[in-house]
This record gives sequence, C-alpha cells and structure tokens, in this order.
Amino acid sequence: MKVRTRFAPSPTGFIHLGNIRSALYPWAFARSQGGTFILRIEDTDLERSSQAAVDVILEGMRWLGLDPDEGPFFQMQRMDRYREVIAQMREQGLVYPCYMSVAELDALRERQMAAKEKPRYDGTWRPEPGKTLPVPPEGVQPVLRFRNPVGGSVVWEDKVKGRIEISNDELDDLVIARPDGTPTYNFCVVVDDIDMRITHVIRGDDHVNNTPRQINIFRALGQEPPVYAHLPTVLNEQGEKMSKRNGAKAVTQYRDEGYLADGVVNYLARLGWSHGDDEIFSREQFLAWFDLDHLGKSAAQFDEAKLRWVNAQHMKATADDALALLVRPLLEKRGIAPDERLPAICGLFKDRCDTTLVLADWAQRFYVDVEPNADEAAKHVTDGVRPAIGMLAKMLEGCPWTKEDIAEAVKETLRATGLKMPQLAMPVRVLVMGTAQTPSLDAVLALSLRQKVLDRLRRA
Ligand SMILES: Nc1ncnc2c1ncn2[C@@H]1O[C@H](COP(=O)(O)OP(=O)(O)OP(=O)(O)O)[C@@H](O)[C@H]1O
Repeated sequence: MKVRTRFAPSPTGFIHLGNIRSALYPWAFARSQGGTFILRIEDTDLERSSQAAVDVILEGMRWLGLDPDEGPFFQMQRMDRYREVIAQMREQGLVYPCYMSVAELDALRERQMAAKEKPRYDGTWRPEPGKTLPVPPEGVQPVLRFRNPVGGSVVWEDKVKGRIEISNDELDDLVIARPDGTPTYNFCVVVDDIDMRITHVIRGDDHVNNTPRQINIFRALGQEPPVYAHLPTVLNEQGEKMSKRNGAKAVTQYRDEGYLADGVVNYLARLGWSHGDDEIFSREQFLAWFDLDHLGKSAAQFDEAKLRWVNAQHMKATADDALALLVRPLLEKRGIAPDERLPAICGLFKDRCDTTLVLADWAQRFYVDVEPNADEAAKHVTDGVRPAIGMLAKMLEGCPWTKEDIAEAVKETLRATGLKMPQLAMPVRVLVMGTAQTPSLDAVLALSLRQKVLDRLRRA
C-alpha cells in the first residue's frame, strides 16, 4: 500500500511553528516511504478564511521545502461531492432528518445537566423499527444526523498515544448537514480522506475527540479508517498551547529574522520526534531516519534559544556560496552592493553567527566605514603601539594582497618593534573592523580593501 499523507490547515490567519510541525511529519513520512503528500485547505469557515491566509500557508511551506505532491485542494470547491455523499447516505438510511430546534436542544441540555447526566442528543428523531416519530413541524428545515452505532466501542491503535477505546454511548448522533444543506467539519474530513486515499492521518492531538466520530463515518461508508498519529501539542515559552491567539509568530517571520530553512526543519523535527541522541542533522538524514515509531508522547515546549543554537550549527555547515546568496539581499536592503568577496567573508564569519542577520552585520563592516568601538579603541589603540601601526601601514602599501603576504608583513612589524601579536592585532582589528572580536588579523585584512585598511591605520 502506497503511503498517502495530508496536511489540512484552515486558512484563518498565519501559520505558526505548532501548525507547521503538523505539516512536517506527514511530509517527512510520505517522503521517507516514497509516498505522496497532499495539501488540503479546510476553508469552510467562510467568515474566518481568506485567500491571503492561504498564500501565507503556501509561502511558509515553500520556504521550509515542504512541497505537496498533490493539491492544494479546497473544501469549498468540493461541496458538490459532499452533497452527493449525503444523498447516498440518505438513501442507505445512514442519516436521518432531525427537527429539534435550538431552543429544544438547549432545554434538553439543561434538563440533563440538572440530572447530572452528560448532555447529549436524545435520539428523538432517530427512526427505529416500530417507533413512531413525531410529526415534522411546518416550514422547518431539518439538520441531518448520522446514525451512530449503538453499543460497543470505537478502538484504534494510535501511533503516538497507543490504544484508544471510546464507547459508542459517549458519542452523539453527529449533525453532518446543517438546515441549508451545508456539510459539517467531521463529515467533510472523512469524505476527503476517503477520496484522497489517505493512509496515515498525522495531526495535532486537538483532533483526538473527532477521531472516533470520523472512524464511525468511515465504517458506515464501507471504508477502513486510516492509521492515526495524534501529535502532542507544541507549547509556547510560557507553557501554553502555541496559538495564533496568544502571540505565536508566523513561520515566515523566522525566515525574516535570519533563520535557515534547514535549521528550522531540524529544530521542529526534534520537537516531538527523536533518533537516538542526534540533535543536528541534515534534511536528507531526517528523511532517511523518520518513522512514526519514535514520536514523542508528551507536549514539547518551544525554546527560541535552542532554535538559535540549532540554527548556528546549520550556519556552520552551510556552504559559503549558499550563505552569500542569503546574505546578499539583506545587505542590498541596507543600500550596500556586495562584491565577489562576499562568499569568503561568509566563510570566515559563519562560525560565530547564529542567524544570517548576524552574518550580514559582520559582512556590512567590509563595505561601509565603521566607527571603532570607543572602549575598545581606548583600551587597544595606545600611544605605545601607534609607531608599530604606522610601520605596518607602510609595509602593507606595497605588499601583494594575500593572506600569506599580509601575515608576513605583520610578523615583520612584530620583529622590528618587539611587540607581541595581540598588542598589534587588537588595535588593528579595532581600527579596521570597529571591534577586536574578529577572526585572525591576516584573514580579515585580506578580505578588506587595501585602501580602506591604509586609510584606517593612518588615521590612528
Ligand atoms: N500548538 C499546537 N501544537 C501542535 N499542533 C498544533 C498546534 N496548533 C495547531 N496545531 C495543528 O496544526 C494543524 C493545522 O491546524 P489549523 O490550521 O486548524 O490551526 P489552528 O488549530 O486553528 O491553530 P490556532 O490554534 O493557532 O488558531 C492541525 O493538525 C492542528 O492539530
């Protein structure tokens, strides 16, 4: 059986890391099994859904490289299909019209609560052999209810939560179509999962309560339900469920803050799944290792500091050219036109940067005149070292502009003045780069323009 998975977001705003992790796992499972990953937009909540929100979902998924093989399919475009299945279920007696008004339902609920019973529909309009139904009221459009099985229970082997058993007595006869004929959520999901031949439903555990209802509809339609994996909630840093409603950031904001797609994928992969003690892995390794047997069982808390650390490891592992491609537009946005030095600059500084924004800050120092940090200048650029700085400037005037030749000129200056390396290297870094906290002097100077270096040294 070929694996088919889906991500089924509702386009009601942006998507956050909790949502996108529910896309990452079905995507990874499909990829790792040579299967198919499907995107389905659940846009039946017309008041809250928007095209802008669909675009944001697509943009976030594209950035992280979670491309669907099929879709996006839109539920609003499948209404005819849902109506067709409803008609078929009516014919087969799997659903029945219910004329109970909202006021009657409310009164029923109050009576049940007063009697300390669990509020549920009482089956007034459910046809049974030998039962006389009430007379339908004039001019009232009924809802359609699903004939939930009576007695017994629904059982499934959840890939995360293990065996779950829910008694049918706990389940109401679910409304599957409203008075105007529009289908309801759980019903549409089942029709979609059947039509899209979904084999594994991997989604957040906020859906666990829907699952027994959906399984009963599957069976009524003569289909075996898929395998379910209900992922534990992603909590925010305050320990609440991450949600649009409590300040979660949009996925694309992490891109704008300089995170790498591979870093975010790695971080999210580990937030709810493990492969031994491996913390840092590539996308290829993740896909080779991913399975549903090592999903975490408890809620995972988002930790931005950890995300930064994971991202830093990916910065180190990313090729200089690839980093330069990401840093270039950041510099251009700041009015800087980077040249062919940029990949080497990225290579020299990537070890000390956890985001591309931080890397761009370093690269910027090679393209604009930076003021030396006042404290560092006062500490390192002393009268005692000025003659040596002058001598180095003189030597650098005619020296070939390579790291080796520059290193030789620095050594020569140290020999002639009797200074130690840091005594000369620190002030020169402060003067040229604005700070002493840089990689080795010869490497930094070789990537700086000679004229800029000479100007800065002479100014001292
Ligand atoms: N905090 C979370 N942790 C894990 N999964 C989540 C979280 N929030 C949403 N999901 C999952 O994201 C997927 C898409 O859901 P959907 O688009 O309906 O988002 P949502 O639940 O409306 O999000 P929000 O609560 O922020 O509005 C579903 O599989 C859902 O279970």
